[in-house]
Amino acid sequence: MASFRVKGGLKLKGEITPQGAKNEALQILCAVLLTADKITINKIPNIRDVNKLIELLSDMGVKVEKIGPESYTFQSDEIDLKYLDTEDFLKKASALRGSVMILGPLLARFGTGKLSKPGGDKIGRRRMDTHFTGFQKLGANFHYDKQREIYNIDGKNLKGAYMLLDEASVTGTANIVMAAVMAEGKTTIYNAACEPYLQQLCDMLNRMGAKISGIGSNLLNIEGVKSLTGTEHTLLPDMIEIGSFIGLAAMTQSEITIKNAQIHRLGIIPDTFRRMGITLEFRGDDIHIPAQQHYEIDTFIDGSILTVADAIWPGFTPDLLSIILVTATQAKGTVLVHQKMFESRLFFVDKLIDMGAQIILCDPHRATVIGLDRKYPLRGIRMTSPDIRAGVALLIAALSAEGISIIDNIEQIDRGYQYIDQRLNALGADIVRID
Ligand SMILES: CC(=O)N[C@H]1[C@@H](OP(=O)(O)OP(=O)(O)OC[C@H]2O[C@@H](n3ccc(=O)[nH]c3=O)[C@H](O)[C@@H]2O)O[C@H](CO)[C@@H](O)[C@@H]1O
Ligand SMILES: C=C(OP(=O)(O)O)C(=O)O
Repeated sequence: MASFRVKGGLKLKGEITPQGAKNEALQILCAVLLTADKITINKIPNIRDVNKLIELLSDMGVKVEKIGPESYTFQSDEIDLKYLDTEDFLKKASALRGSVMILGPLLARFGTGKLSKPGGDKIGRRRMDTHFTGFQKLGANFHYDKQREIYNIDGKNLKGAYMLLDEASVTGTANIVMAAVMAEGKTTIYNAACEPYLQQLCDMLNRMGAKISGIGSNLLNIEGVKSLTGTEHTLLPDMIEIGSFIGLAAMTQSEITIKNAQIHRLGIIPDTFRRMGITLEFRGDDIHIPAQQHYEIDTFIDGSILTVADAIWPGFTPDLLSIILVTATQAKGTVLVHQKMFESRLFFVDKLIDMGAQIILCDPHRATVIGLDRKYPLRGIRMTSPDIRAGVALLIAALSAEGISIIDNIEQIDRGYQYIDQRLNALGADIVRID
């Protein structure tokens, strides 16, 4: 288990370019299974989850070639379906959440798919009913082997159908869309997730010959086509990384410019940080955050305490609530952070409390943060990163704290933030990786 040793209290300065988006990469990589033609993908981040998925695809027979520092080609013309029956496949597939999205493409192209329980963050129950109900609506048979925790799905002649999803699941929508693009006839998906990554996936599929309309809304219509062809695709900048850098700049009084942020794709994220009192300047497509001694949390119009809650897109992403929470610890004012989607994502606040933050964990979903307005700096401590976003929130806390912090289990951070120590050290941070 690797750790970061972080010397806190340093102000950072400079420019940083966000990596390609992790959660988009996981969708797009699975889509390469939909055609025998070559697909080129640019801006692939060098992070654990993405590398694990690329390895899994390669083990399944996908020809993978690295053609540039962040560009790869993939060709799925000789998929070894027998590999799906091996223990090695089941073990590797369950190492990350994103692997679940190989099921839709496998079903669409080969009429069969299986998976052991996917991994990812342990942040509460993470059901997959929406995925399988959607496949069943298209005519597939679903069997769950409870003892071995294996999901099996079969169906050779998928037929388009109308479906109203029981929840707007992000990976669920991606999976069902990928299963439906080659089903016979018309599929309508209502209550679809519609975040930018899904828009990107649908645009890519259309470039491959699919006929998807309603992209960007929660009502998708898909006319099935017989086959798909190759294409080239470039990933968006990672909006969760962008949000993390905004929080980091505010907490550490740093002047940071986030380059090429594709601001028009960030939805409500910039305004949510502004409500935390953080000044953001848009300079072309860059986001400039000046060094700020103080930032004051807004209230609602009637003067009541601000709530920042997660919601499905275009609401505020749950993946940035941990960053909002840590950023609030040094703001002036109070905020209620309400994590509606996940049950166990706020427990990391006990570490912030140990560092000196004033937080009341009201229940597993809600925490009230009383900002210290820098009257008392956080203190460096030893802590463990419980999940990817809490991990980065702890890293931000450590960078702002007085003294030295050790963050254990940084494999969680490495799941989604490429070379984070080197990139932040280039701005003046002092982070040492201890293996
Ligand atoms: C690999 C990947 O892309 N992971 C992301 C994906 O996970 P993932 O696709 O697994 O998450 P889902 O969108 O399925 O659901 C997330 C959670 O929200 C709940 N839920 C969801 C929709 C809804 O209408 N009501 C509701 O309560 C679900 O029950 C679940 O607990 O989307 C999540 C929600 O943005 C992000 O946190 C994850 O980082
Ligand atoms: C929860 C996350 O990832 P995963 O779905 O892969 O666990 C995340 O990216 O914040």
